Amino acid sequence: MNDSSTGLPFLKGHGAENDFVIVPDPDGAIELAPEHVRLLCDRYAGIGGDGVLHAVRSAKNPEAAHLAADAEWFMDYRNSDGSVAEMCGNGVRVFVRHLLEAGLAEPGGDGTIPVATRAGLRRVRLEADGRLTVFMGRAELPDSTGIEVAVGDRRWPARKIDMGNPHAVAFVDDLAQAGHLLDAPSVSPADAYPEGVNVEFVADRGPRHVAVRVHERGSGETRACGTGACAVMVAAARRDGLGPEGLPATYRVDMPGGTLEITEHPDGQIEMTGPAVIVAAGTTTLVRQG
Ligand SMILES: N[C@@H](CCC[C@H](N)C(=O)O)C(=O)O
Repeated sequence: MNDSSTGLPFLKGHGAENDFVIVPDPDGAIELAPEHVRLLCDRYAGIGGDGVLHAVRSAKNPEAAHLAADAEWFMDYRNSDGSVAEMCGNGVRVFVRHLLEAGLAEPGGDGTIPVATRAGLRRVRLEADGRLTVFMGRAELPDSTGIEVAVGDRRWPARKIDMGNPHAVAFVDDLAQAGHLLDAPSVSPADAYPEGVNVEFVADRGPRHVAVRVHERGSGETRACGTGACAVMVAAARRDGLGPEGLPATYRVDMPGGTLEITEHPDGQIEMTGPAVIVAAGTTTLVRQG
């Protein structure tokens, strides 16, 4: 943090109560260090959030410059512990809500707004009911043989799914079995996820309808996870014998903070639809800029 006296403009928003501090920085002038992110996300001493959406023009950020011709804006996503993640599904909806409300973007000829992420380009469409749909790309399903997640002395087999970021999906009889999730569930074998993992616990609620709790890498238990909901949908669809036969299929994924609708198409492309709102805007002195 430098020492000059200008505060940092920010906004606060959430998607299904997965909440974020948004830091607009069109010219990439703000050096957002991990300790800044931790301060901004601190629920007692800061603004509070599961992560930070640093909004930078793609051309101004070396990680996204290669996508600048396709997407004006880069979502530089950080987890609340200060770590960097490749992608955030709820975050990208909130990010686009911010761009729309700030007049920084409008839908192109195909009706979508492109966003650069570390996992590549994602397109987002505003629906007539106000929700946002994200074209999430395809899931990767590497070999999951022998992978297990454990909480206390309970263990479940887990399906490894990559949505640009890593997930372990475990089907449980009752979501309460996952306990308090104050600590990260343990995942074995130890080398299954060298970059860490987001863990989803899934219980059936009805045909193509599941309920989920998630422990996120870098943020702890959150009220919802968009990439996690997509990973869960794909795991549930495969378990239910769908894919590629039987697709498209839509699953309703309930999380403590809200519901997402996830559709997988026969070509494997996944669409996620859900809410996104901006709830506050201001200036913080937690991070000063010159
Ligand atoms: N909440 C997000 C995922 C954020 C990143 C994740 N914690 C990771 O480290 O991969 C979502 O909605 O997808």
